[in-house]
Amino acid sequence: MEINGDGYGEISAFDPEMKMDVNGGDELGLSPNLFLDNVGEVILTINSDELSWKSLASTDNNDLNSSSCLGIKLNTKAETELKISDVYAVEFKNWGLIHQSVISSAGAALLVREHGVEMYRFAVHGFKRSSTKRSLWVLATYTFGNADLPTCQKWVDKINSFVNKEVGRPKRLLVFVHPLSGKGNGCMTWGTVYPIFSRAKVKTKVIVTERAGHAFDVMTSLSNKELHSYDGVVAVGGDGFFNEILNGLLSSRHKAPYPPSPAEVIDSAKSRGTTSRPTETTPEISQEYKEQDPLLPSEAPTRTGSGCDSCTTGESAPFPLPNERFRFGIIPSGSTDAIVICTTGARDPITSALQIILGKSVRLDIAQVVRWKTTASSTDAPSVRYAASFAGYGFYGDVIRESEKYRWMGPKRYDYAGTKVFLKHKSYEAEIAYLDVQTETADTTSKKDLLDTGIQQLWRSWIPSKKPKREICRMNCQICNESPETNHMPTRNPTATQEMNHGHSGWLRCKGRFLSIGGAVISCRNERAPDGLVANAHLADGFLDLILIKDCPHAFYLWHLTQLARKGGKPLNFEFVEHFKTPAFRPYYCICNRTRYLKFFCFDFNSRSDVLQRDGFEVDTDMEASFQFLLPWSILGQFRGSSYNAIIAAVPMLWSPFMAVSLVFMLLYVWSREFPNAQINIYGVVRLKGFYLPWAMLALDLIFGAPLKPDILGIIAGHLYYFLTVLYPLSTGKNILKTPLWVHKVVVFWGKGTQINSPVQPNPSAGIAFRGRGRRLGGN
Ligand SMILES: Nc1ncnc2c1ncn2[C@@H]1O[C@H](COP(=O)(O)OP(=O)(O)OP(=O)(O)O)[C@@H](O)[C@H]1O
Repeated sequence: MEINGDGYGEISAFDPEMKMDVNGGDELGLSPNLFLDNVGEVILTINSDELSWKSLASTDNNDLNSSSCLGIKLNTKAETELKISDVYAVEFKNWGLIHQSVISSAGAALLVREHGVEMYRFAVHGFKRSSTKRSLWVLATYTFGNADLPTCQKWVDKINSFVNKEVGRPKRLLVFVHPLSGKGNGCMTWGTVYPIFSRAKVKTKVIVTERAGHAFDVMTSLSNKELHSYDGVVAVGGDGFFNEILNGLLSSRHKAPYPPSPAEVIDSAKSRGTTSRPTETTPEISQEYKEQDPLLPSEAPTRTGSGCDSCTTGESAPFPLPNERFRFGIIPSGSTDAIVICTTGARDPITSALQIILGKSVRLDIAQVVRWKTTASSTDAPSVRYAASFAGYGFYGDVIRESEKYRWMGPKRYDYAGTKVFLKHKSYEAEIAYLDVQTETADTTSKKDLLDTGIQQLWRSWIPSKKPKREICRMNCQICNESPETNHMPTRNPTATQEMNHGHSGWLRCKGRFLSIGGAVISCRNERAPDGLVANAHLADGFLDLILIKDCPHAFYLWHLTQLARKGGKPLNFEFVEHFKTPAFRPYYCICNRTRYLKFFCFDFNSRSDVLQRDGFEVDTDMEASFQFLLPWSILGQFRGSSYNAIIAAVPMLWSPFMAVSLVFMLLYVWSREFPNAQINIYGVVRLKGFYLPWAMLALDLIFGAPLKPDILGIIAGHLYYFLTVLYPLSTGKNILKTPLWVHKVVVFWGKGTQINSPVQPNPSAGIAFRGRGRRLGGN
């Protein structure tokens, strides 16, 4: 039953803006004496901020909350107030039972008796923060009753009049449900949260997708009129799905000039005499582009693409959001749900639904990814994508692409695909340009750190106080909170602005051979990577975190990934990992007044251009989707980013139950016995023979305070394996771990493996640690 205030002129005359308490017997005719379910008789009070009540029983007994019986404290502490901003619905419930808890002291036993009295009732729906996890919101309903029907109706009207004054709450939403998302629970997730939307009287138009790209197509084909009729779009699914929807909107409506194509940048650099080609495989930073800003609109040639008319004018038109309140929301139902974790802090559909309904929002940066394709007429054509969480090439992109082949496996596909890609260990030649920012506070693993010697790194690890502080992005992070929701100006938050005021030093280039190139817009925290891909990446600080992972041996890369999976791990503190905080175009690429627009620009792939042209530099679709963990309700999130979680999940060895560290140590040990005289260089500081490598690693873990048990287990396992496969057969002539003949036959049949006399030569730039013994299968 819906009650409106039409019949109660005296109530609508009340000015809800006045912080005046409404209580008993006043001129408004609202009796404050009500019964609260499971509590008893209360005096109810309301003002524009909160609804509060006081138990008459507690008045009688001085303090019900601290009552005791026979010396035993009774835990009767209960809520006594509810903020109006936390109320999402008020319902009249008609005649029914109100339970009254009465604590009886009769006799020696503690008795809690329940009395039920029938009366007219109304329910106030809000939420409580979970006592175990503050970011988790739990539904809370308070049912009040009174024998007088008009009293209940007037209270419902009164509370509603305050609730309706709350700003920013959506009235009509377009909801996309991905039925196969995650473990195939999309529809069930929506079924769980739908009653909350319904109770809050939020109208929803629900579209259950039938195929990949369905939501994208719907978004691009929506007429402006229809889009204007919604207050926002909600994705019930994973990060990839969210990104698909975001891209559907932005690709059809966002207008901004494209950056110059790779060819134009190179031509421009040549004309300035600044072009150089990478001549070595070791990445290096050069300042050759320092004096120019290749992405400035003034230098961008006019062109069309992605249905963007204004791109031809080079104008940076504001992004036309359908209306001021328009938001993007996400209700988690995917495999990793990184965006939700980064924004709400809880991977919980109910928390997300409540935040959407209550109009909570956070702001996010969005990265634009422009992929240049060479057309048949040899001209560069742009393909534009947007990402709110992560965009990557190399390992990350490969995992996502590979995992799509095994979607039928559900979330486990990431494990399988990740392991496959990890073992392939593909690396790419690349040259990357990024806009340098001179800042002292940008990051602990900035370029400055990377140039540090290993001794300095080790020294700093012993003196934590001297270490630059990492501002880890967590729930209610101070830096993220510095972007006030009410601030509609396209300025950076104060911290970011301060950093930007240090000024850019210009465009820098980094070239070499990389296992992975990624840009993170947010930290991409998730359940398997508690600190995220970049712990100090913040939601709307105006920076993109560029992460370059140079080619390195398997074991080191695995070590890096293991650090990602560990809370407090230091995945960026490796010599082969480079991390830069870079803004891109600040004023030129504002999507709207609420977000900033970033460019992640990669160009000039050199000698492997054949490969790169075929593969392209792009954000994998699913990848784009997975990174956004936005608060269910806010922002323009990223657009197709691969969930970092997915990456972590993709390598099962990273899961602690899999004992990843032990596996690394086992491999290291076996290798050290096979190549005892190989020269090893640790952090450019210590040179030692291969035989000592596992022990040196053990010592490092001791220094860094990492647990030693997994390392020692790995060494024991490695020794056992080495003993059984090498030492024992050598002394006795018996090989009890011999590979069965049928395995040899199968391998020969498949034609896998590199033969000793193969014309294919190993990659000279690849690490030598795990080349193996190179035995010819099936040979002598
Ligand atoms: N009905 C559908 N059938 C098949 N694929 C779909 C359908 N609807 C959407 N998709 C595609 O599935 C992709 C992945 O969806 P989603 O992100 O929800 O799941 P996930 O990959 O399990 O989760 P996560 O991205 O968090 O890892 C989306 O990018 C979308 O293009």
